[in-house]
Amino acid sequence: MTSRPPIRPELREWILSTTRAGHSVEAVLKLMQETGYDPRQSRSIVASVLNMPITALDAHTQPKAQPGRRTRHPEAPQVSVDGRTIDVALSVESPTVRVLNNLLSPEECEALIAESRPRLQRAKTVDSSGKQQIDARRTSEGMFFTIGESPLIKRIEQRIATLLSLPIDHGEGLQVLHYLPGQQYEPHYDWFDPEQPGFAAITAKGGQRIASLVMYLNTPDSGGGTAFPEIGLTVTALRGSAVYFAYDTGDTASLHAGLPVQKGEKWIATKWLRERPLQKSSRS
Ligand SMILES: O=C(O)CCC(=O)C(=O)O
Ligand SMILES: [Fe+2]
Repeated sequence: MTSRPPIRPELREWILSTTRAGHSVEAVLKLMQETGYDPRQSRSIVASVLNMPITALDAHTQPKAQPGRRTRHPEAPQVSVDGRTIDVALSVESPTVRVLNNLLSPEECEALIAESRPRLQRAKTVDSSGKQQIDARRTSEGMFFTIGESPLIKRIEQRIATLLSLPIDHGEGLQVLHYLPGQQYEPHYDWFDPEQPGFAAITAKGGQRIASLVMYLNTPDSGGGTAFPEIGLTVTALRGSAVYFAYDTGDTASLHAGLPVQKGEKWIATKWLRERPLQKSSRS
């Protein structure tokens, strides 16, 4: 054990009387720091006087994590957002899945393809240490927009935020993926696995993913739907439509896959949503 320097009796008495008078541990620490104690020393003194472990003291003084938020699931038959009427064409409750028709206009789909096409690269996945990696399970090409990157992106992000009742800063940058015949995204979960060593790093900002919105920017000639094998559901890729699904961490029913394109090509834009803000708010 490390020997601690003795605590002056007057300081001990002051800490006890101040906390007994109803002042918080945080306030006591702040006052001590103002009178010249260094933060580590004052924490160890207060913990010793109040006979509490330092870890318990942390619970009083560390900023509380904001409680995680959840998306609002669009409900049938229709939702009006941004001057559009979006049809909720199919609803599943477990896992939570919604098929949304008319989320994007044909012009918006075309414009998203045009803005992303010159920037496509072989799509990557996040490996267990949190690094991006080329992955044989995902053979498409892709790119990310940054939040609010263009007027078009801003408009779509705002529409999604209103539709799901979740602020824009909870969204990851929009990802566009392009699949050619034979290309697919094998079955996977979108939530981050807490057992993986990279989990803390990936979720340090924004926390866990809570929902996904896969928007179809074109209609493949054949194949390319989004399958949910646990419930035997395949959503048809139709230009302007989307599949929304929400999940808790570990929800294995949310398993899904981008089926191989058989003929033609497939373009999607995916928005992944997090329980906490990922970006600094524009006000700060
Ligand atoms: O291509 C699809 O239909 C699914 C895409 C997907 O699962 C994803 O981007 O996370
Ligand atoms: Fe996915």
